[in-house]
Amino acid sequence: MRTGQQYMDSLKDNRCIYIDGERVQDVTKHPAFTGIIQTVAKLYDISADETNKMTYTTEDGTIANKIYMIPRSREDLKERREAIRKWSEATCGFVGRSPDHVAAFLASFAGAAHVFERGGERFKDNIIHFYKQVRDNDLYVSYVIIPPQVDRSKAAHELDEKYVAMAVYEEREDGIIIRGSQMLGTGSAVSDYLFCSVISPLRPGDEDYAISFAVPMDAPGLKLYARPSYAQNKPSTFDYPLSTQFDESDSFVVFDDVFIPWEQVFIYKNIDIVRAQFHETPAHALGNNQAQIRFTTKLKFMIGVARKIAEINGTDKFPQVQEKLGELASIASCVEGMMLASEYECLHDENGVVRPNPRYLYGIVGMQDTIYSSVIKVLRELAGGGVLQGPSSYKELIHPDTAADIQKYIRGGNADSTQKIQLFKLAWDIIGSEFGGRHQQYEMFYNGAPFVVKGYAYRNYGYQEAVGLVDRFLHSYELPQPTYTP
Ligand SMILES: Cc1cc2nc3c(=O)[nH]c(=O)nc-3n(C[C@H](O)[C@H](O)[C@H](O)COP(=O)(O)OP(=O)(O)OC[C@H]3O[C@@H](n4cnc5c(N)ncnc54)[C@H](O)[C@@H]3O)c2cc1C
Repeated sequence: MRTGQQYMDSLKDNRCIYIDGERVQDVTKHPAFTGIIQTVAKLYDISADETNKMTYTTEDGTIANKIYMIPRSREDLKERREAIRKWSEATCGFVGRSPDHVAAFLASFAGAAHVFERGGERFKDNIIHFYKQVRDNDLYVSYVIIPPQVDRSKAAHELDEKYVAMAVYEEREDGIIIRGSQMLGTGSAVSDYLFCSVISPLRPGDEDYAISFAVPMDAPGLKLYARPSYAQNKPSTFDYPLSTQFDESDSFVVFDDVFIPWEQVFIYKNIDIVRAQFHETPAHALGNNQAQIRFTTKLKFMIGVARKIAEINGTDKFPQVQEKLGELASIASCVEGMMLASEYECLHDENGVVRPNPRYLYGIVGMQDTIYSSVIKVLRELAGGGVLQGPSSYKELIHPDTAADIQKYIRGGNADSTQKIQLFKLAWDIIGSEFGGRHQQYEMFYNGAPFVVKGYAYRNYGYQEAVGLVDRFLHSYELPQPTYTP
């Protein structure tokens, strides 16, 4: 199993990342990325530690990380959940695109490789080979599957320039040349490979954009434009505990004539298969299942913060506050319950792969934007101005001129100033820092815009059962017959 050190060593390559107007020379040493790299390294150390039971025997008899498991029974789903939960607890649920996210997509592709075969047998071989390569080397794959936000009313080929969105520029005997751009590579700056495709609906005429392939992060011509770092220039982890450790970064990706050998191409100019890879395989369901296991941990963590805030301020004795805490408890248990229900009521497909039940899975997906905002609102309400009365940094807590004031005045009924400031700085990193704001945007959009995710809930609920109930009831009584003689 890969260790954290092996992961960090693998990042010392020629990857091209721009941030703050400069090219990053060594991503493992740049302050924008060192925090998240340390965190991902810790994840690899957790899975490499046998006592954490994060490995399984693959279909080829090798030992691999459970994040790459192709689940074939409910028990497999449970084991996979336990592994994902373990990782999510190490990040308090605040790293959305840890290596287990895209691993779920790749395992699903391999479990339904016939979908790729529709474009030719070699594409099936390519996806299986790539899956085994990343599984057996425990690699970190991130993805970009959304065209750049330019004019959403137009199809990719209708934009004023052909190569704004990622497209095939040239076909060669040994591979293809990709030109254009794609959004939004969360974690890409610190991953090993980038999976590239399109999940947004493509229209006839978009064939050059209908592709699916993988590219190593140091491929010549692959450029990452990272957004500002929330980890950099912070006084300490004590002041910004989440920003400094879990800022996984998001990058806009430019393909400046990137060569992709045929072996790493999975779909070539085929609109139907590009759509099918996500929805005819279990990929979308298992990817979202990973996301909900992580989300469950995140909500638990946030509710823990809320409860501790109420305790430290002595407000937990008020019935109105207990009601708010109860509201959070209801929300968190609904999400956890639906995640478990989707596992318990899992469906077996014709390839012998199981997927979480879409009714419960997409039930939460469709609500996620509102769920997260409601939890943030309650946290804000409970924290009050406490998140802003703390000192500018830990330095006032330890400086001889200021420590006495801080210790005397900024504290809880039963907690000293260090405990109070530590907790409230953590709360601010969830609700108010740039990192916190990005997380609201993340939970709202990571799976598509709110109207898109509600569409998943609409399509996957299975209305026939609900409508059947109503029809049966409507048939149980009739229009009264006239009781008079005309
Ligand atoms: C923090 C963060 C991390 C992300 N990480 C990744 C990642 O790792 N990989 C990846 O591939 N993507 C990632 N994404 C991108 C994400 O998948 C997209 O944000 C999402 O698909 C929505 O696309 P968009 O942002 O361009 O919004 P748009 O599609 O432009 O939608 C914005 C709004 O415009 C309106 N709108 C747009 N189109 C329509 C329409 N057809 N009909 C009606 N209204 C419409 C809606 O009000 C919608 O909410 C990430 C996004 C965020 C915010």
